[in-house]
Amino acid sequence: MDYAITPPDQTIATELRHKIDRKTKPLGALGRLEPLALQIGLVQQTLTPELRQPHIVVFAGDHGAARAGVSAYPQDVTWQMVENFLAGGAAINVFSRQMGLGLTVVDAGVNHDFGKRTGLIDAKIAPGTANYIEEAAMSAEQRDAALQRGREIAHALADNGCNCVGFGEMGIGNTASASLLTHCLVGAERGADLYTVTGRGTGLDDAGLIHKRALLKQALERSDRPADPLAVLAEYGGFEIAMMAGAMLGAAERRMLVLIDGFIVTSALLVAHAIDPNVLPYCVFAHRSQEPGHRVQLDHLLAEPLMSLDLRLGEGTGAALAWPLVQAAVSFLNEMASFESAGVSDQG
Ligand SMILES: O=C(O)c1ccc[n+]([C@@H]2O[C@H](COP(=O)([O-])O)[C@@H](O)[C@H]2O)c1
Ligand SMILES: Cc1cc2nc[nH]c2cc1C
Repeated sequence: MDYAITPPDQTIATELRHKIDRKTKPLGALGRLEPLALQIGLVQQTLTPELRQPHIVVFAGDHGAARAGVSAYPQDVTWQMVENFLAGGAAINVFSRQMGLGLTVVDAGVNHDFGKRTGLIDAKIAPGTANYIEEAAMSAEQRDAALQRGREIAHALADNGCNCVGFGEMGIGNTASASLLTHCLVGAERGADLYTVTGRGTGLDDAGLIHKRALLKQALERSDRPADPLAVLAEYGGFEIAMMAGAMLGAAERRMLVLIDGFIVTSALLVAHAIDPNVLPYCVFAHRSQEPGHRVQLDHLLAEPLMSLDLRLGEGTGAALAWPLVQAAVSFLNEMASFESAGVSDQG
C-alpha cells in the first residue's frame, strides 16, 4: 500500500521564523512553543494557522497474549473501559470535555459486542488478536484491513473539517505488543533491547515483570526477527496499533496535525514511520510516558515531547493535556504584537 504523503514545503519557513522572531519578546524566549508554531505553520503552509475541530480518537483492541499474563489487569477491562468511554466517565472523557475536544472511540478488535452506539465506530477486524507467543498475532489480510480502515477514519475526520487529530488507545496487554514492535523496529543495537523496552505497563510487580519479559523473549524466539515493518506488525501487533498506524498515515496524507500520546501510540508511529517517514513532520509529541521504552522510541524518532508528567494511562490523555500548548503556539503566532506594530524597541 502506498501513501500519498508529501513533506511540508519549506519555502515558507523563513517568513514564519521572521514572524516569530519579530514578536514582542526576547529572541527565542517562548522556548519550545516557537518551533511548535513554526511546525504548525509549515504543516498548514500559512503564516496564520487555524486549529479546526480538534478531535481525539481512541482505538481499542484485545490481545490474545493478554491471557498468558502480560498485564496486571484482566482482559475484560478492555471492553469495560470502552463502555466507560461511551458513558463519558474515563479520564479521556473528562480531559476532552475540559479542552473542548471531540472524542470518538474505535472498536478495532475488542472481544465484545457493543451493538450500534453513539460515539463508537465499529471497525472490528476480529474479536482480538491471536496469541503471538505461539503464532502470528494477525494475518496479512487482517493487518492490511486494519491499516486501510484507519486511513479511512482519518480521511473521514478531514472530510468533516478536522485538521488536528490526537491519538489514544485502550487494550489490556498492548504495552507488551508495543515492546515487541519497538524492539523489532528500532533494534537492540540502537538501545531497544527487549529487556529495556519491556516495562510494567498498567503496574506489574517485580515477579510479573520478570514473567512478561520471559514470555516476550519466547515470542521473539518463535520466529526470525522480521525485517519488514509490515511483517513485524502482523507478527506482534494489535488491531488498535495497526489501525492507528494507518490513521496516522491517512492524517498526514490530508496534512492534518497529529498529536502523539504515549508508548503504545508511539509504537504505531514507529510502524507508520517505517512505512513512510514523511509522516513525521506532521507529528507533535505530547508527552514522555513513564513506560521506559517510550524514551527509546522518542530518541529513535529524534523527538522531544512537550511535557513530562509521569503519565502511563494511555487513552490519549497526554495528547489532550498537551492541547492548550498547541493552542498557545497558534495564538501567539496569530495574535501577539510585533516590535513594529507595538512600537517596542528592539535590541540596540
Ligand atoms: O500510554 C502509555 O504510555 C501507557 C503506558 C502503560 C499503560 N498504558 C495503558 O494500559 C494498558 C496497557 O497496559 P498493559 O499492562 O495491560 O500492557 C492500555 O490500555 C494502555 O492504554 C498506557
Ligand atoms: C482501569 C484501566 C483504565 C485504562 N485506560 C487505559 N488503559 C487502562 C487500563 C486500566 C486497567
